Amino acid sequence: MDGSESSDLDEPDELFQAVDESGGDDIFANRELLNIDHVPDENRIVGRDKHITELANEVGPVVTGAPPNSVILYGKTGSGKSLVANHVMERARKEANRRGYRIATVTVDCAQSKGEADTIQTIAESINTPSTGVSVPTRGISTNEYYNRLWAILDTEYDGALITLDEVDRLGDDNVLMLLSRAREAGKVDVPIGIISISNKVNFREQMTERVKSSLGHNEWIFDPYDGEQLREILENRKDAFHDDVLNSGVIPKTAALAAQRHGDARKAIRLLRHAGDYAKNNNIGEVTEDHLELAQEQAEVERLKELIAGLPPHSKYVLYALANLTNDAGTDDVWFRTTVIYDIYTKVCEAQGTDTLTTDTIRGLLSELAFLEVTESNQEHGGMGKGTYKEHRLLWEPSVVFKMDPDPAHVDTDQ
Ligand SMILES: Nc1ncnc2c1ncn2[C@@H]1O[C@H](COP(=O)(O)OP(=O)(O)OP(=O)(O)O)[C@@H](O)[C@H]1O
Repeated sequence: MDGSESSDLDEPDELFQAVDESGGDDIFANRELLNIDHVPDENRIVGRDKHITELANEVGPVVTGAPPNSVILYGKTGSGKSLVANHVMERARKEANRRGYRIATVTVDCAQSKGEADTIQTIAESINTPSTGVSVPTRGISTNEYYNRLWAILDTEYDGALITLDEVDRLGDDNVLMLLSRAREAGKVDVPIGIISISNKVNFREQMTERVKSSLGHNEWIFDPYDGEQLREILENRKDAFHDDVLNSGVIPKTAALAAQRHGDARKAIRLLRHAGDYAKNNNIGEVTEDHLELAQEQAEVERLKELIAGLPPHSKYVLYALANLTNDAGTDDVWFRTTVIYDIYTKVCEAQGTDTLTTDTIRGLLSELAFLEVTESNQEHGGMGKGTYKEHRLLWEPSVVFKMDPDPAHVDTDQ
């Protein structure tokens, strides 16, 4: 060892002074446990035993290579639909394996998919193995050819398949559902296929055509939002995310109570707990207490929203203010407003801000951008006989968070 190395050992570098034996983090022992994508162990799925058993009963035959039933799972976001579907699929795959059958399991997020060919490409690619000898390029072949390759992969490699279509209402095309669910009947493939469709639009069924309804089957279940006790248990199971003695005993019950009161969404409850930890960490508080739970939440959300809309024109914010005022005055966050109604309030916001209004068409465009960023959600509605179609929009954020983006919030009167 030369002289310079020994002096390396002697002198601590103040640049890294804050990094202690815990990796520099005095709050979190394993923050990963509070990540949104973290999938809990199978014995930590809270309150969904009945749905797990029911789903297993419907898709169960596939573990012997027999045809499974298709199922639709409805429920608001964060109610455990994807978790239950993935959990049951994975157990079915293992059980089939144990019995000497191979089943393909795959989940497609239809919101991310760019149409029919892309959806089928995603499915085929994710279940493909080198031994099939089939290639699944990302482009350059027809939709029909993607189906042919999917059937070839299934026939050479598998005895059955379970396909979960998450956010199925975003497919925008019945063909995928029709062709997948009828493939065996139509003689395209020998392998039985079960489809688990997931939607957070509880009225989705009414929008489906008769053809799709009958191909999806009639098994449908609603996942209720979680209650305070279930959320408490879900959060308790992730307590290991924190160092011992850092989390005050009232934090989890309060987080669960707030989340149950507002939405019953497990994902949001977990996120709230994480924000509280981040708040304590960033402010060097050394412990997580109930007091800064709300503060942490709001601060984190305001920052996130600001970041999200940072790239948009300034009037996007005024449109957002209009929607926040409307939502706030409606007293519930599950309420939709037509473009024209939003435009009226937007003009009032502009007046309050001392700025000229943009045209309705421009505002329509801004609303689409906001929906793309998932700040709002848009729906095409049918006005009924002779009334044509129109768009409705909903705010996906708390109005209070929207207002806090500026020190001087734009409250306007929404009476028209
Ligand atoms: N019962 C539960 N037990 C433990 N953790 C849960 C439970 N339900 C949900 N979670 C957690 O919340 C996350 C979100 O749940 P999930 O993705 O299943 O919701 P979802 O109903 O499919 O909603 P979305 O439509 O938004 O995808 C899960 O990844 C998991 O971390």
